[in-house]
Amino acid sequence: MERLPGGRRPRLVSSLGLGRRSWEVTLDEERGRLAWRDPRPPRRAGENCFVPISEIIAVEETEFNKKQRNIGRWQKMAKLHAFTVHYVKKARNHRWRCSAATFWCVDEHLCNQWTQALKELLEMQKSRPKQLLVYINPFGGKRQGKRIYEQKVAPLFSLASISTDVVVTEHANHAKDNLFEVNIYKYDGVVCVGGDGMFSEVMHGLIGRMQKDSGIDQNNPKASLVQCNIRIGIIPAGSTDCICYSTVGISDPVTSALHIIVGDCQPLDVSSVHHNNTFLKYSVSLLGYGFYGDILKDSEKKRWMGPMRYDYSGFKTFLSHHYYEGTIAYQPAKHRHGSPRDKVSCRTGCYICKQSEKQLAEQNKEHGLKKEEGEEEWKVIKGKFLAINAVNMSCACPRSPKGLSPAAHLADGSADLILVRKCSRFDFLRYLVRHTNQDDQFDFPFVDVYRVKCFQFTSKLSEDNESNVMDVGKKRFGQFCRDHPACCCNIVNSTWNCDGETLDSSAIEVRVHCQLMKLFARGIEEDCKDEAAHSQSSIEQLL
Ligand SMILES: Nc1ncnc2c1ncn2[C@@H]1O[C@H](COP(=O)(O)OP(=O)(O)OP(=O)(O)O)[C@@H](O)[C@H]1O
Ligand SMILES: CCCCCCCCCCCCC/C=C/[C@@H](O)[C@H](CO)NC(C)=O
Ligand SMILES: [Ca+2]
Repeated sequence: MERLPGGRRPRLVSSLGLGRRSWEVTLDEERGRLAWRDPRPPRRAGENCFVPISEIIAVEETEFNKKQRNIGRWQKMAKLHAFTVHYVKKARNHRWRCSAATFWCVDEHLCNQWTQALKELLEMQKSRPKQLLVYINPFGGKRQGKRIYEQKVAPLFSLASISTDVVVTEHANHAKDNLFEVNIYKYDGVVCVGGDGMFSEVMHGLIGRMQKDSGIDQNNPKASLVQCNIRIGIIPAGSTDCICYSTVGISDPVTSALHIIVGDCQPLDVSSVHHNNTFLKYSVSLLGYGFYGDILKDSEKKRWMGPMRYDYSGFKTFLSHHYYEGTIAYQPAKHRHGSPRDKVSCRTGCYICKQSEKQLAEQNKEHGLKKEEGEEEWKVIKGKFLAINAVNMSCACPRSPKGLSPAAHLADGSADLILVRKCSRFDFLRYLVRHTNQDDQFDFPFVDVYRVKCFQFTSKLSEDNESNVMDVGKKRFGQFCRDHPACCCNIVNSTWNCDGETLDSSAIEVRVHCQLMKLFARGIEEDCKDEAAHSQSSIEQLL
């Protein structure tokens, strides 16, 4: 379409057939919308609809088949020309589906004009991927990854003319190692089909590759890491799928595929985890010691149970009621980042994350990133803890729909550090139950939560190890406190659960890297029925 005087974008308005009736169809480039309304008087009019151009998946010329031609008197009059618009239809609970509308008319030229105008507009959507590298874990979750990709995702990618190179992994770390070898720069994104562990693998491959190519030493805990601009798309096919759920609002392969197709972009904070100047891992969701570490360690031996392993190990770990002694030192995040208890949820276009983005851009310009950290004071907490959880995002998942920290932000450059101190089994159960309902899970005297930009943890055991050479027998065989065998005081360390993977060290140093990577997602959208395509909203307000 040609530009109007003054650079204004044009509107294409035609009377086109859809189903059995004639509709007034408008392609409004200025507003970025395709809309169709029933031109009959209001009392007789049917549904009025609009679709943002950014949510059109594909446009195709369509051959009218016999069934479609059964549209009353038109059939006898003339040859019909048609085109089909495939678009995102938003359903309840953040679920997206692919819907289609076939418009027809007798004028071939008009039909071509419409098809061409729509295709040109789709070409202009520059954030959409054209070529993707896909890794499928065939053994994640209920072992359905390959089937989910082939049946639900590949047909949508093909409809949207996205070409793919697909790797079905043959062993753990296959995807990560492969990302150090392939020419990643020819891809617009990497897709992982699997759970949080598979995502973690792909993320380590991509971030690691970026640092290697830029000559950054990942073992330096203070290094300013290079941002990774190649987006990752997650097709959920794991056991928890927490990262997908927390960034999209639902664990649904079709919804995720559609977010990839429309080229959504959600920056994400990443924590680096080090021990003694050695890089251990990155984390984007949960870094958990005590309860969640023990669940993971136990559940790894029961992978054959599938997702049920977490329920089994969760129950067992709850009954064991172990707590761990240690010291945490942290640097608080600035107040402008809000607070974990302010009930300001991170939603699409989040103001707090936008502020952090601006601040990051300024810092990158000035190269002043390192100075700020050294000047802040460290706060120190010693104690006996049932759980220490550091979360970079809410960690919402189907088991806990609002997550471990409902007001945590995806891209604010901070993590929420949750300390659950020694308490009774009953109180701990009350705390866990609040993960599943609307009550405030931080409203307990034994739970503290802080918004932090970095922290360190040392277990009592490693402190003792450092100060005196320990009794080897106590270290190897002393599972529990010998003086009080029934007190649940644990003299062995717990394990860190890092996005569903275990860490080898209990003493760790953690730093949040603001918006280090990007996902094909847009964060969780506010539930707004009016926004849904095919809504009953008055078209007069829209045009
Ligand atoms: N072909 C493979 N064989 C064995 N393990 C694999 C293979 N491909 C990937 N993995 C590993 O499997 C682990 C778990 O995979 P994934 O995260 O997909 O499923 P999950 O653990 O069931 O789900 P979740 O992480 O959501 O709880 C990952 O750490 C990944 O490194
Ligand atoms: C009696 C009520 C019990 C309620 C228990 C609620 C449990 C909520 C679980 C939330 C876990 C969210 C953190 C996600 C962690 C993932 O990284 C990891 C790997 O997928 N999953 C687990 C379970 O560790
Ligand atoms: Ca964050």
